[in-house]
Amino acid sequence: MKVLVLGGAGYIGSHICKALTLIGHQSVVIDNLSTGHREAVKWSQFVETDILDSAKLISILQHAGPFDLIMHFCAKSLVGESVQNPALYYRNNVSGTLNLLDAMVATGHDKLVFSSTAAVFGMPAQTLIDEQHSRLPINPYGQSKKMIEDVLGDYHHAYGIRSVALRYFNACGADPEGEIGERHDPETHLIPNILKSVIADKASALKVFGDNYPTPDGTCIRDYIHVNDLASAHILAGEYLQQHDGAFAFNLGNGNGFSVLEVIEAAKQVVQQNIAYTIEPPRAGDPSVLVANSTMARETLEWQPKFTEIESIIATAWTWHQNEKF
Ligand SMILES: NC(=O)c1ccc[n+]([C@@H]2O[C@H](COP(=O)([O-])OP(=O)(O)OC[C@H]3O[C@@H](n4cnc5c(N)ncnc54)[C@H](O)[C@@H]3O)[C@@H](O)[C@H]2O)c1
Ligand SMILES: O=c1ccn([C@@H]2O[C@H](COP(=O)(O)OP(=O)(O)O[C@H]3O[C@H](CO)[C@H](O)[C@H](O)[C@H]3O)[C@@H](O)[C@H]2O)c(=O)[nH]1
Repeated sequence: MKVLVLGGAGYIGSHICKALTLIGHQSVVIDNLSTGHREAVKWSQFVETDILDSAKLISILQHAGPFDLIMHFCAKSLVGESVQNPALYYRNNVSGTLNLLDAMVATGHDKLVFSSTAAVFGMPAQTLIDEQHSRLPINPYGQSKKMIEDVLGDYHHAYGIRSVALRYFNACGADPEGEIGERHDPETHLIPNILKSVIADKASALKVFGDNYPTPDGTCIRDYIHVNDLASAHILAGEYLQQHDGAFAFNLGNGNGFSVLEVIEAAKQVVQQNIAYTIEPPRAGDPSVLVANSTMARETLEWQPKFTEIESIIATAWTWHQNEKF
């Protein structure tokens, strides 16, 4: 396949590009490098542009294509920032994606895999979240993704765009070979923050946000899914779209929840040293428990995550953070 990867200089997109190459697919990356890194585009042709530039997007689809599949990772994705500056989130995540969809319609492209998020669900009403769970986002980031999920249904109905929205729970880990990994600035995610707290020249104090949640140890529980398992789900979703016509959505997680303190404990085993932290007030808008029921992705896409142990996930991130290449 020839695949267009929007946001392929970012954390998750760059891992998908490597996975595509390993199975013989060709990829072209579009990215504005706002949060991504040029050095992370190692396996693809690269075009630096912003998806808000409609004319350029259409031109790329026309001249670098045709593409068998489009994967769309571009987004602003900091929950707190989305509350402070919703205009940025609606413009980038909603208008940007509408530009892409309209460019697809204009150039005859009809298959899209879209990065959605567990944030579309808002406060969970049950412990294991399946696709039937109500979507009631509690911040503009989650709302921007829900809006696009809805648009995808309408664009399928009206223009025949086939799509799969993949709702990741907590993406984490890194390329086991250490060639690429997670590098966000600021970094808000738990696992990189834990690991950075014990790397001498990056040492930043680790904060645990809240220890009074209604969970066994009082800290939030999340479902950590390895970025390479997300990559395999994208490839399966792309293959599914070659055979199936519709606008689909799947939840992607391991199905196991780990509390913040359990993740720190597992990280101690990986790094073989003590990890100090302070307890801080809860972060606004953090649900106490978020765990995926991914039965539908397992059954429909025949997706099988390989990184099921939290220690092995953290170990891949540790390999990366000790020797970051960019
Ligand atoms: N990291 C997670 O835990 C997580 C969880 C759920 C969903 N997601 C979603 O997955 C996707 C990828 O997340 P990530 O963690 O890799 O983020 P990231 O910031 O590392 O990657 C996003 C990439 O998109 C690019 N980009 C953003 N806006 C753009 C624009 N207007 N034009 C061109 N390029 C643009 C950035 O430069 C970056 O390279 C996002 O859509 C995010 O919302 C991430
Ligand atoms: O330094 C830190 C970082 C995080 N946490 C805690 O660790 C847990 C996980 O936090 P992350 O920031 O790693 O992940 P989130 O669950 O907040 O966010 C993830 O899920 C969201 C959906 O709810 C969005 O999709 C988002 O992009 C994705 O990273 C939370 O309880 C958070 O409060 C800490 O205690 N200290």
